[in-house]
Amino acid sequence: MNNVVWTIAGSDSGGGAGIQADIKAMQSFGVHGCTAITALTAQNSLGVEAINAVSTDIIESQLLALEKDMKAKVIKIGMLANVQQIQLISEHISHYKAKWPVPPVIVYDPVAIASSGDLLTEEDTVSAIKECLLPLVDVITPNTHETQLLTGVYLIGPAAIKEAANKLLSWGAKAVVIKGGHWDYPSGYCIDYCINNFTQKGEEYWLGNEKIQTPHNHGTGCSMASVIAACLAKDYPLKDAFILAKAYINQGLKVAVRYGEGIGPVAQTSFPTNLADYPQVIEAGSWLGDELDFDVPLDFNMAADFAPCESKSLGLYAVVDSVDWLEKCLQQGVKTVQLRVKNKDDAQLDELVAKAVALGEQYNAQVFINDYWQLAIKHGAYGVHLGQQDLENTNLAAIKNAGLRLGLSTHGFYEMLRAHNYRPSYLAFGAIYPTTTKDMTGQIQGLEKLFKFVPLMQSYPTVAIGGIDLKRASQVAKTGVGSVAVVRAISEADDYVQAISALQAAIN
Ligand SMILES: Cc1ncc(COP(=O)(O)OP(=O)(O)O)c(N)n1
Ligand SMILES: Cc1ncsc1CCOP(=O)(O)O
Ligand SMILES: [Mg+2]
Repeated sequence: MNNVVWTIAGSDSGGGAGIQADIKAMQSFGVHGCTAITALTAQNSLGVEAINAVSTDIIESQLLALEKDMKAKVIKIGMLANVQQIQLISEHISHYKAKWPVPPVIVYDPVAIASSGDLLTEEDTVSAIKECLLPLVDVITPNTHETQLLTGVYLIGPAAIKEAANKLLSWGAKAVVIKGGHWDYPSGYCIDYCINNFTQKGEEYWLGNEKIQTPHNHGTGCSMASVIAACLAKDYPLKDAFILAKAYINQGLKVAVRYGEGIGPVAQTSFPTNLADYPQVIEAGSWLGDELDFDVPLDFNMAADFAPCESKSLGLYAVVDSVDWLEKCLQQGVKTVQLRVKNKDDAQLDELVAKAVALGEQYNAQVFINDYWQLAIKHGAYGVHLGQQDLENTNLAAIKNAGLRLGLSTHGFYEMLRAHNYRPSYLAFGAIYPTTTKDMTGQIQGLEKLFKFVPLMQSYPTVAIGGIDLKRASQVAKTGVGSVAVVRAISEADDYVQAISALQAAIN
């Protein structure tokens, strides 16, 4: 895997922002940072004393040396001091995009104003940025000042944030992350926005958390963009990179200290492992969603805090597509089973769900019904399992009021935090490995991420699903996950009775 990330940015002699912050933040996320320095700023914690732009020849020599031997998977661009630098960098990026076997992803943090309020770039750079650089940029990460400077849109509320982001998209950026650290809307909160046309056309995300009260926030913008760059280099989807960058900054702000007389830098820490540092995914129906005037879908009925499961450890979880298989698993002592049937008509479904619920009661087991939440309520099932897309058109309040448990699918950090808004009865993480049971293209998580998900969500019963067989089951269980869900490991086993008992043993 190519874990090389370049940062093309200015040096901050105070060590808190610029190249210095970039390298430290990248290190925290396990990628190798290389540098091409565009300016030598003379700064300390009180402000910027001098900006010494590096000549384009010297910048070019750094880029040529790196290109020969250490091509980047992601290039993060920060402070560019003048129009000549913007032109030079744009020419080089065009060349990389056209000629490299794997074109680099470009993250541009349009550093224009230091947190001290000092302007870091010559004023005529805006049109060069728009014309030369933005069409080459995959993700641009301005703060609210920089957004206003680039777009001329005054950011008075969420509609203005979207308008400004759309302008940046129309000038060629493929995705826009607007960092809300300097915004105070709603008051006391820090709200960040992302619109993604880079990998998922038109997806929008809003993240929010209470503002962390510290003056020591120097370098937050550079660090946030660097974490996004590092996470993209590690193949995280943009929405997960966005979440992790926010969590990293929150974690760093909480322990930031001063080293001089003035503003200290955000602390450079490590991969965020404390749920309290993660932002909220803001959605319709939540308090922050209302504050931001989100439209609530017609059929949506928000609810949270679903009935708990009896135990935090659901053990072997058999996901089956017939009542026949459901009964076979129950007979072998499996205590958590899901009826997951697709493409059946309503009359058949009603009967299947009724039988599944009755069998669950007979064997004193937890039977979850996938998708058909109305039928699950009608027949008094133990619980319902839903995917993220189901959330918008489900009457969650009806499930909760009927006392049914709710299990939710999640694929990555963003979806995990979104699911957390509903305080479901359990959380499923998938797909851990490639599977042929369902198309999970682009959603394979792997064990390394599962090791991060489980402790973050330790207050829930957790379930791992996707491509788990007998050989993998014990490694999966070592992550601390409370349950292992399988389809083919049972349904395609030569001897399902033996397979169930071997899986039970491997998990325990
Ligand atoms: C335990 C468990 N985890 C995840 C899933 C996937 O559910 P969903 O996202 O609703 O997708 P479909 O199963 O409906 O294709 C699951 N079924 N069970
Ligand atoms: C339904 C589902 N959701 C995520 S992966 C998956 C399929 C798991 O099937 P298998 O255990 O056969 O890989
Ligand atoms: Mg489903």
